Amino acid sequence: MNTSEVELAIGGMTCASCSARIEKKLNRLEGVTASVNLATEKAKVAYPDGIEVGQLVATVEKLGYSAHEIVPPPPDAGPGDGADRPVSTDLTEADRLLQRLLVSAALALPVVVLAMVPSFQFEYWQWLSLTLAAPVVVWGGLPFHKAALTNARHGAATMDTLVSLGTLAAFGWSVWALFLGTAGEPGMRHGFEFTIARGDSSSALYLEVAAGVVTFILLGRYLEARSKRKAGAALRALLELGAKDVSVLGPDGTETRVPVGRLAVGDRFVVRPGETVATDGTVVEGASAVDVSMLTGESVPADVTVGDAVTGATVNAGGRLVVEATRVGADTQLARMARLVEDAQSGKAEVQRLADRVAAVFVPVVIALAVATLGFWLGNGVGAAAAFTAAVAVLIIACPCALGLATPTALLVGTGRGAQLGILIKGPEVLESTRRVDTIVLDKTGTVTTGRMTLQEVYAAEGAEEKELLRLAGALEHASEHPVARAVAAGAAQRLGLDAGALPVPTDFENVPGSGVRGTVDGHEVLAGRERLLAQAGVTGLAELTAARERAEAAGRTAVLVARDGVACGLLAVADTVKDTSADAVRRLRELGLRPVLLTGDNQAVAETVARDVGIAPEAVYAEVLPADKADVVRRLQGEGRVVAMVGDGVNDAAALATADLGLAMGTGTDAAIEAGDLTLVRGDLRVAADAIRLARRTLATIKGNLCWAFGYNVAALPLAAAGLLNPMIAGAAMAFSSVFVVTNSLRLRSFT
Ligand SMILES: Nc1ncnc2c1ncn2[C@@H]1O[C@H](COP(=O)(O)OP(=O)(O)OP(=O)(O)O)[C@@H](O)[C@H]1O
Repeated sequence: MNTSEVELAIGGMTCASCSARIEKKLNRLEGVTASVNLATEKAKVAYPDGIEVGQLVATVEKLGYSAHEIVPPPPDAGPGDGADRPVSTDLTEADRLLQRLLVSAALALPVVVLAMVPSFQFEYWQWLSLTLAAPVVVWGGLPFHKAALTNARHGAATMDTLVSLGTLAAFGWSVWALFLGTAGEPGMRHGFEFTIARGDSSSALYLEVAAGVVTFILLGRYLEARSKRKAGAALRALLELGAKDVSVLGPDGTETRVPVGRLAVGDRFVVRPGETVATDGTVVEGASAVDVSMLTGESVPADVTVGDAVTGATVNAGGRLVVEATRVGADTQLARMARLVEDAQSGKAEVQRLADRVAAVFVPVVIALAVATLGFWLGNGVGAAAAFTAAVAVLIIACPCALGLATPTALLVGTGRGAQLGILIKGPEVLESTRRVDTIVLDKTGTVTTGRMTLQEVYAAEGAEEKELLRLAGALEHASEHPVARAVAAGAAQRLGLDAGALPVPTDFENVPGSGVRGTVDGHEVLAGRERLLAQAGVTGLAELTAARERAEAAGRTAVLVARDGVACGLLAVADTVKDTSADAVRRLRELGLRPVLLTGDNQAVAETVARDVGIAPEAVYAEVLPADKADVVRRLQGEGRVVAMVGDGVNDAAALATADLGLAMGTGTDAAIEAGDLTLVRGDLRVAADAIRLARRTLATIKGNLCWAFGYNVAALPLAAAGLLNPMIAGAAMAFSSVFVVTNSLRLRSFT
């Protein structure tokens, strides 16, 4: 059966029990799996053939919430288009809440003051209080009453039900006491107590409770809406980075300005100084420095020249460039990054699923508890007023909304902050793994070292000619993408005074992973690579190269041995440089309690030199490991009881990245690496690996802190309320504070450095 996926924007959710209810209803449809996120106000739904999106929308609407399909941007649209998506309408929601809040606060303040300070209570004060409190409870609390009513029609109860019930009960009681009891008599006095009032129930007034609770909860909702918007800001900012239009260069050299969405692969476009690069491409003309900080957090501009790749959304800081588009629309790196972040944000941690389930049964339980509280105190003869106060306090205090916000807000802020720093976290499950890892395997080439090798030395065997050696090896390696190969090809061409493209094109080319290359050049059968490769092919004269090879390796270089028609003819030594940030990175990883291990296909001598340079112990070096065996090394470490993280560039280590408990894919992200990795590090700086682990751990700690607070708070406050030790208005304030605390706590992740 085919399944499709759709994202719905959901409106009107107020707490975890709302999202849990929508999720439950959707999942009840045959073959549907849905996940509803309270913080992003989105539902991700997978549905089978035979079910229409309209049906999903109708299901949500029947529950009393709004829903509409989020249509992804068409594939030919530029990355900037994503910004139009209804990420959230919180601004207007926050504005509306603010209006209600300000009016309610202005009216409620005198009501609360009058109730609390008996000396202000003039002869008919209680009637003024009623006049002021009525609009607060009825109009200010309208969103709660409306939601409660919709819920009630479907036989459901949410946090709005609690607030609505609580405030209406307090208000209704007061009206009764004023009109039918003794509270309306002139000269009535009334004090304020933190705990339940014991006394004549027919004169008890709860106007300040009703108005105060509505105001506090509006305040909580308003702060929450505002912070949720802030939390999503990082992703929105990312999506808005893209250029809106672009100067396309026609074949006749004329420039036409078109919207980015019209750009196609192969188009050439001009990027002036200060302009944003429209899409991913290759520089075909000009040289400049490009500011990539918005994507990677790297502050030093990168120099680019003809042949270099540039990424859409980066800013040209120097001269004029002409770029040929290589990727457009949804394929660009920016679009991919945004997708990755969005997916991560809408995921749900295991622990949050539990919280959602608890929230769903919470409300009915609380209502039952409130009724039980009322019954208990009535039965104990403390008077109707006291019994009533305790029951109202129970209703108000028990909101599970902090619970529903605990994970999504932290995830939203954590992943958003990560994106700013060039750290892309795949999903909430990744956070769990970062906590447990104790070993970090570092791939050498491209991770610890720059991976940009250069040809250092050429040694021609007796009877062989250096020029011929360079020509054969250079031509053969030009066909390979391996960093060693590129160094050999570029170095050989340079020494021959040629353009690398002018070297002969080999035939029967074959790449032997982890060993070298073979093929036919100028009619000669040529082999280039490790000694093992040549030996296995039965090459003669290898012994003559041994001294040169040992010398090169002792100097920390990688030796590429070359054979022509079965006879060894020389050796080329290439060298890589250790990134200057690697040693610092290794120290930071150690500080996080991780044991660094170096893994490479290169020879032992080179590996040990690099290890020494960055501070890795020689016994933690695994050298001469074939690409296919890298995953085995990871498995072996896991077999020793270690929880392993692995950092690699995905070039020859994708399997190892996937095998590791935590895979960190480094570099601007080949698709293979992004697929295999749990964390993608956009910047080629190993220190970011340490930051990523720290950020992920911090995010997890924030989630746990939030959940702990939200649970602990309800668990501790409920008995207090039931025991009549909590004034309902204080309960309202505390409840609002609890949500605000959770959101603010999550927002602290924004300052992570
Ligand atoms: N195209 C090639 N030409 C020459 N030698 C090669 C080539 N490809 C691989 N080799 C040899 O095989 C060795 C192992 O290669 P491999 O790709 O497994 O790892 P590596 O380049 O050393 O990087 P890493 O540290 O990521 O393992 C290289 O060090 C080099 O000696």
